[in-house]
Amino acid sequence: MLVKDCFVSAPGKAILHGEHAVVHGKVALAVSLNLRTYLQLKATTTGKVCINLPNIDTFLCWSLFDCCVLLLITARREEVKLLDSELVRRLREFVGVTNGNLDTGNMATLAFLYIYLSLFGSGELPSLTVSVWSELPTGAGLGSSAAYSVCLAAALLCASGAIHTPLKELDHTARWCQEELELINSWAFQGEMIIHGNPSGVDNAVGTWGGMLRFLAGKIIPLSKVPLLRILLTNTKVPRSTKVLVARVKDKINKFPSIMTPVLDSVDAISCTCEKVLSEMTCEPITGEHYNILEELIDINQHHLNVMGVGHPALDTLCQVTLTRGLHSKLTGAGGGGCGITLLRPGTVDHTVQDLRDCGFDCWETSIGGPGVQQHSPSSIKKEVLEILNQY
Ligand SMILES: Nc1ncnc2c1ncn2[C@@H]1O[C@H](COP(=O)(O)OP(=O)(O)O)[C@@H](O)[C@H]1O
Ligand SMILES: C[C@@](O)(CCOP(=O)(O)O)CC(=O)O
Ligand SMILES: [Mg+2]
Repeated sequence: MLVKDCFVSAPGKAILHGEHAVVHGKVALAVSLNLRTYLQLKATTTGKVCINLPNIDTFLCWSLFDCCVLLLITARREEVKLLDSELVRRLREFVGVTNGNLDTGNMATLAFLYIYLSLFGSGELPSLTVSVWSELPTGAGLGSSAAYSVCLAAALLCASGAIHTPLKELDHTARWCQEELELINSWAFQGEMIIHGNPSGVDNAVGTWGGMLRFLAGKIIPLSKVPLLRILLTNTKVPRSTKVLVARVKDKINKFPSIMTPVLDSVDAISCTCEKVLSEMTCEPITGEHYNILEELIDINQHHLNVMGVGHPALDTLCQVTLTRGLHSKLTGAGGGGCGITLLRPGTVDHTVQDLRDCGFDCWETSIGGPGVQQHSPSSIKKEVLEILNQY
């Protein structure tokens, strides 16, 4: 079976408010970033399926014959709400994961093989190579796992013929229709389930649709009218795993339900208040008071996240350093290290970036609200990204 080559990309995200609480049915507000993950799928005639994941130093190949053994127990799956636990068990064995502690490479490999085998399960397995390169830091709270899963889902669904390849001759980029985006999103969610254990689905939704979203219990509402916010992203470079942190918060909620439930409710109220303020900022003149409220919400939420047990001394440093310049910060994503966001007021001359770099952090101002998953013509991909992907 010969499949069509394709290039796809998906954006990372920043959660403004609602990380962790969103896993427990509360509102989250999230935006796409201008940092993307790119995937190239190439048809081959080697009789092998290969992945090249240079960001995490993982380069693997399997013969289609070996993969077919796994297929004996795998039926093609149309139902994508739940993971096929038997397939996951077999894949763990196949990949050689002996304990529950999945490392970076294993998680990415399992997510790939799971989607590949599920989508091609009932027919002939195609010989192909998938190479992925991301501008996002991996495992730092900016949704790299979701961008990776969205790219896998889009490219493999195209290759399987389950969705069409939207790019026409002379197009640079193209997107899918709503129904196809929903299918991409649901398969990306499967990838996230493998990587996160218990994802809310907000990250893969932003990776799929882009823009700013309100997310509540699987319901995705795009926020079309949002003010132009300036956001500083800081990576403390402290490594952490979303899976471990999500499990930690769950344990805490189970241990102290009456203490933690009000905290989650308060985060929900913060997201709703933030949404209201953002909407007001689009229909009335923006005042200092709008920014005062947004900043207070950031501070309160950061305290809540510390209460949930997902803070880190490096994140405390970020908050203190920015506050000395009058700016307010909170962690974003799963916390425990990784990245934080700082709200910049318009026209702020920023010495904060140097202060943060002096702490050893990476720091950059980002533009938010970029497009969701896209198919690309090779000429529309940045030269430096193309050079990396073309090595494989
Ligand atoms: N570019 C990539 N290439 C391969 N795997 C990736 C890539 N980006 C993310 N991943 C997978 O996602 C995992 C990180 O996910 P996670 O802990 O949720 O952090 P993040 O906040 O970046 O989403 C990595 O360990 C890896 O398995
Ligand atoms: C903590 C959480 O709310 C966001 C995790 O984001 P990230 O993987 O740290 O980028 C988990 C989730 O929503 O699935
Ligand atoms: Mg993630």
